[in-house]
Amino acid sequence: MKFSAAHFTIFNATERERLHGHNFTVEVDIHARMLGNGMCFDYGIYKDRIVALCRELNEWTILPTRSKYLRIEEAGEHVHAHFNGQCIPFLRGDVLLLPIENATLEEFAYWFLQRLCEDRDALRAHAIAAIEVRVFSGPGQSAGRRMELD
Ligand SMILES: Nc1nc2c(c(=O)[nH]1)N=C([C@H](O)[C@H](O)COP(=O)(O)OP(=O)(O)OP(=O)(O)O)CN2
Repeated sequence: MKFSAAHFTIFNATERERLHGHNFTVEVDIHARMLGNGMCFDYGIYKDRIVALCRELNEWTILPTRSKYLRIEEAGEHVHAHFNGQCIPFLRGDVLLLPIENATLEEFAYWFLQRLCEDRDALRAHAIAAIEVRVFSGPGQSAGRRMELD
């Protein structure tokens, strides 16, 4: 599955990338017990959820609200991102504020993982033991996060 978005990675209090974008791709590995009938749960259930989550991120400029280096100020129809003494203005209608620490592959993967693991009853019903999400910003360039479930 994929989503297109703009972002910039913040490396420390004074260094960041310029704003740029990617067609990100998302891979999800779900480890689950076989439930008879030659299959585990119907993975289409989670495929639909992942596609819906990709749509949530698609065609936005993504800003992290939990960055220790970026201060976000919402000002009417604008959002001001304050970094290292700079004020970076965006139109409110172009920005998606995500509760992540940085606009990185690791944090995007974690965002997907958190959202997929919200419904713990469903995870138990589908006998899911672990989920790993991997997000790619280009061929062979990715980061993954994994959650083992009790
Ligand atoms: N640990 C991380 N390090 C970096 C991340 C990240 O998400 N986690 N992200 C970046 C850059 O945002 C990203 O790599 C920019 O992509 P870049 O490789 O510069 O451009 P392309 O994907 O188009 O690849 P090219 O080799 O330029 O074609 C940096 N570090």
